[in-house]
Amino acid sequence: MADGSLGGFATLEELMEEYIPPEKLQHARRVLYGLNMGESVSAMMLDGALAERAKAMDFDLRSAVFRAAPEQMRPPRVVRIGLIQNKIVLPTDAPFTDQAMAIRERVGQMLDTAGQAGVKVVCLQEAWHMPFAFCTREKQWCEFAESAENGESVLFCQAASRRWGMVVICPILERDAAHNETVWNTAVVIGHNGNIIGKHRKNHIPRVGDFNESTYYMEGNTGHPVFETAFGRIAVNICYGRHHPMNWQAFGMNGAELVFNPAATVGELSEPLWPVEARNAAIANSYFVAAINRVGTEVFPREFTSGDGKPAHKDFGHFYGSSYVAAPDGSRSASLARHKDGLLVADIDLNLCRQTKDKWGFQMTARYDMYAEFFNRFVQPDFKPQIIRDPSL
Ligand SMILES: NC(=O)NCCC(=O)O
Repeated sequence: MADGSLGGFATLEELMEEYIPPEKLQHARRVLYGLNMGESVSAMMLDGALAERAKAMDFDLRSAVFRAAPEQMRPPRVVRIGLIQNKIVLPTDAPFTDQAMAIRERVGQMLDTAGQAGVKVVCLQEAWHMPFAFCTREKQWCEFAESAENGESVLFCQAASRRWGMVVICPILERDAAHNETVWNTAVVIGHNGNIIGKHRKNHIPRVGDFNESTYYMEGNTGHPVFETAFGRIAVNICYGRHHPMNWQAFGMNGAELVFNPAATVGELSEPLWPVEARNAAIANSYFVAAINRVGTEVFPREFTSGDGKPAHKDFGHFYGSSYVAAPDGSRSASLARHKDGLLVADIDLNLCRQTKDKWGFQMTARYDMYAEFFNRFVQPDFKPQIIRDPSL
């Protein structure tokens, strides 16, 4: 639909609730969304004032609770996390500083709501502070790039972090002054005291559809860092990195318990992949994944083509939001809306990571040495694929 909803529904779950009778819905939910500790993932009781605030400010507010089994030797490690998805606010031909200020003001409303809800770790969407202009291949959008140490967006998130004692993950278009003004796609991890713990630069840069990001920046050079915060070990796998299982795996091998996937992707390209990839990563790596997608349709001043023989156009398609949390046991939360700004608040018990490792043994049975040897051979120029041909052919 023109408003970006799913035929008038904000989420797939709401569409299913409308048309599947409750006694049948529980079966559909179990198969499609999994069970956590034997039950469907449910919403939490949030203070009514927060719901009022979300309504007044016109953003979607949803919640989820993931539990783990009680243990005798470790206390529960419940962390409240927040996922924020946002539209741009002003048209893309407005002065750049006005566009950036308006987005900060809007995201600030949701960051403060997250703080009021007791969120301890919050993450914003990929390049949240600007329009996702990489479809255009025009270079003026590089003006939005900022320092990862003291750019406006980082300073803004540091202030929110200090206000609420919250870890904030701030994904930006980075301008690296120390290295010839190079541009990167970067997530800055801000500790709960407002200190910068470190940064991660996007490892895999898309060359698909209108995502002409390789025109703007190169593959990141920061590896797979895991940030040890006051609230658990966190990593960031930026957008297109979610299509690369080894990218997810390396964060897990470095000890991540919670991986954020700040993204910007559109319905026509990837919507059927979205519910699968983050969830599969959570299962395969026995950690939580919080997948956050941009929302809205962004129209640019000049037409561009997509190199597919179709007519030139001014928009990218619809960024479908639908942010959600996936747990190591294969269960997942409901989504945020497909067409509205939103804040998803989730309680996750990090003890579930080790409990799932003990149950399934995916890491223990991984055969890293066998694959290390295979990849070593594969990267050699004289590699020969191991194909055994039917001798009768
Ligand atoms: N931002 C970004 O990497 N988008 C690529 C498209 C996709 O991965 O769905």
